Amino acid sequence: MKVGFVGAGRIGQALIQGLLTAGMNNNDIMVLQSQHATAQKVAEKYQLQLADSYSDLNFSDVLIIAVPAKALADVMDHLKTSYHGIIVSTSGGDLKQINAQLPVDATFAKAVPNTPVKLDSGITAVSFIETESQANQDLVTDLFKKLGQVYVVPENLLGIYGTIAGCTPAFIDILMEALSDAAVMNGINRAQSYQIITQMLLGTAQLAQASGKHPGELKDEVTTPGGSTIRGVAKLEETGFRNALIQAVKAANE
Ligand SMILES: NC(=O)C1=CN([C@@H]2O[C@H](COP(=O)(O)OP(=O)(O)OC[C@H]3O[C@@H](n4cnc5c(N)ncnc54)[C@H](O)[C@@H]3O)[C@@H](O)[C@H]2O)C=CC1
Ligand SMILES: O=C(O)[C@@H]1CCC=N1
Repeated sequence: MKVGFVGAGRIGQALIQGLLTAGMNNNDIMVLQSQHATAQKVAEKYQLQLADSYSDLNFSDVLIIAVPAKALADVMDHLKTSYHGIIVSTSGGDLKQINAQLPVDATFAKAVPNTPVKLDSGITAVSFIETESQANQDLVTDLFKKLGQVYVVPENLLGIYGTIAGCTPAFIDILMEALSDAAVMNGINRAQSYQIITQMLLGTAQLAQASGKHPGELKDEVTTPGGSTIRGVAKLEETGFRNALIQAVKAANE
């Protein structure tokens, strides 16, 4: 399997790192990146080949577009005359409309990966056009499965899947920062606070996954009657923690 990238910024590099971690050969990845300085850095850092032109990208079985959404139309304009294979966009686009513009030997799918794909612990939501062949779907899902879990979803749900898996890492990063500030305010040193908080998050997620219990039940196991946790839980309710998360997801998904 050979993979091409158009755009190697935040998510492009996360995907590249994940593929290399999963054992993919550097020689099987090619990058076309508009900023020359970034292109050189990426090529050096990951020992990858740079494409000189769009036609070089026919090297790849799957071509991943990871450019800002506003650059997608321009990229597709080039690809629709030069690329003959599977295109997967992390940059949005309308499945039906774009597929209708492509030659018969090219196809367009969409994916929303999250940054933990770097460690092959990611989640990627993928949408295909209704008529996509099973062979193409398998090729794409097998590629993203190297990087973690894959959910094939209808296009109208890709946004919310992408938000819940792809935007929320930033929300959790803020949660970690806030907990660390609270720890430091009460005398724990910064570095150690992050060690404790990240391990607490890992352990809590593992417990939820391994036990299969409802989060409410797991919360109840922490809250000793008359104890300290329930005082904190009550304060979270008073200050609108749940609603803040619901509103944040709603805003990100708009
Ligand atoms: N960062 C994330 O966690 C995720 C981002 N996405 C989506 O992926 C896309 C890229 O996001 P980021 O990587 O965060 O943005 P970014 O700004 O970090 O990276 C975009 C890269 O594309 C390059 N680029 C721009 N126009 C180009 C062109 N015409 N040809 C070749 N390269 C070009 C830029 O130089 C830059 O290196 C966006 O549409 C974003 O919504 C999707 C899932 C997760
Ligand atoms: O912030 C963004 O627009 C992208 C989409 C999912 C994660 N990052």
